[in-house]
Amino acid sequence: MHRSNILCRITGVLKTSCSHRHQHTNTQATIIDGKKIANEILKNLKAEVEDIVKAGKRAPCLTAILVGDNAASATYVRNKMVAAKKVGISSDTIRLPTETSQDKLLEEVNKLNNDEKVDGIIVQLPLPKHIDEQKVFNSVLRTKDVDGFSASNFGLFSLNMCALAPATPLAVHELILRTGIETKGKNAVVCGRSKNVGLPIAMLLHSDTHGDILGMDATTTICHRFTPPDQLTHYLQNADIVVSAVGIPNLIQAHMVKKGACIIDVGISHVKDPSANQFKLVGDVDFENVSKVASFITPVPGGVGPMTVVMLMKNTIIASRLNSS
Ligand SMILES: Nc1nc(=O)c2c([nH]1)NC[C@@H]1CN(c3ccc(C(=O)N[C@@H](CCC(=O)O)C(=O)O)cc3)C=[N+]21
Repeated sequence: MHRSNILCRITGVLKTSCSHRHQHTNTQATIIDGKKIANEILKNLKAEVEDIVKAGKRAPCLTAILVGDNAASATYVRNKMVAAKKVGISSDTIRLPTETSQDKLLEEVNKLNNDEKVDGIIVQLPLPKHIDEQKVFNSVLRTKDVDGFSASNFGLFSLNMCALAPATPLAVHELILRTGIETKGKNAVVCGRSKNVGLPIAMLLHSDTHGDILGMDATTTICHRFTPPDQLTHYLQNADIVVSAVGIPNLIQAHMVKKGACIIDVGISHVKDPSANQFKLVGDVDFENVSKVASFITPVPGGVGPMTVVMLMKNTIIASRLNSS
């Protein structure tokens, strides 16, 4: 039996057999159901929170700061609060106007840092232009930084010493792991080099595993806006694993993808849906055509997004332990 089949059975995530990835005929990729996996993990996290409460401690608490009135940000924060409620994490959203000064925002963060009832703090991105995002992230107490965006957490993460790693990279890692995709010695390409998503994903993919430290042992290439199109195609055609976190719809097309590759789509763009007069969410991947070449693919929506939310809940529970010990 192929190793992937064994892993599929162990993880119990995939209902269908994975063996078709080894055939050389045109078949439809297995869709990685992020929403379903997310809901499974949410159940486990709910049990963890129940144990914390049974032990006589208060439930973990997550507080989000939302600056301005970006509609997408409001949706994402709402999704996070809904997930928190599902697992029994108490939550709060602080809404501040667009014109909030950086000092005022730093002051709000500091209040939460000093609030014993708050375990996790997220300052939702994007922030208004007059605010230095990294400066705000660095002001979040390391043990409450459930986004893992502070310089201290990023440094620890880069050294494989992190307690609180960023949620989206953790989501990508978890999806790959639970789907049973082999990464050791494989070629991975990350498109996008943002400090919050692309770079930390590449960090997980390339690094070594020891003990319970994350790491995927893949030969990892980072492509970005200065990668010439022919080079992007060249690297992608050799990639067993592709993670795209750019925000350009249809960036990844079928002819660029190696047969049997695993495609993780982290892109989120809101495009006008011509059939209905509204916006819809799309990723970076030409899903319909790429899924005829790939062996595994994540959809948008319903892929990495819901998993990111779940990993944030996991981080909040970890933070509550860090803060109470
Ligand atoms: N400090 C901070 N931390 C973040 O983690 C953070 C951030 N800022 N700014 C924006 C990005 C984006 N992000 C998403 C979270 C959930 C979905 C999500 O739930 N997506 C659903 C659907 C979303 C919808 O209903 O439109 C899905 O893909 O199925 C997407 C994107 C977190 N981010």
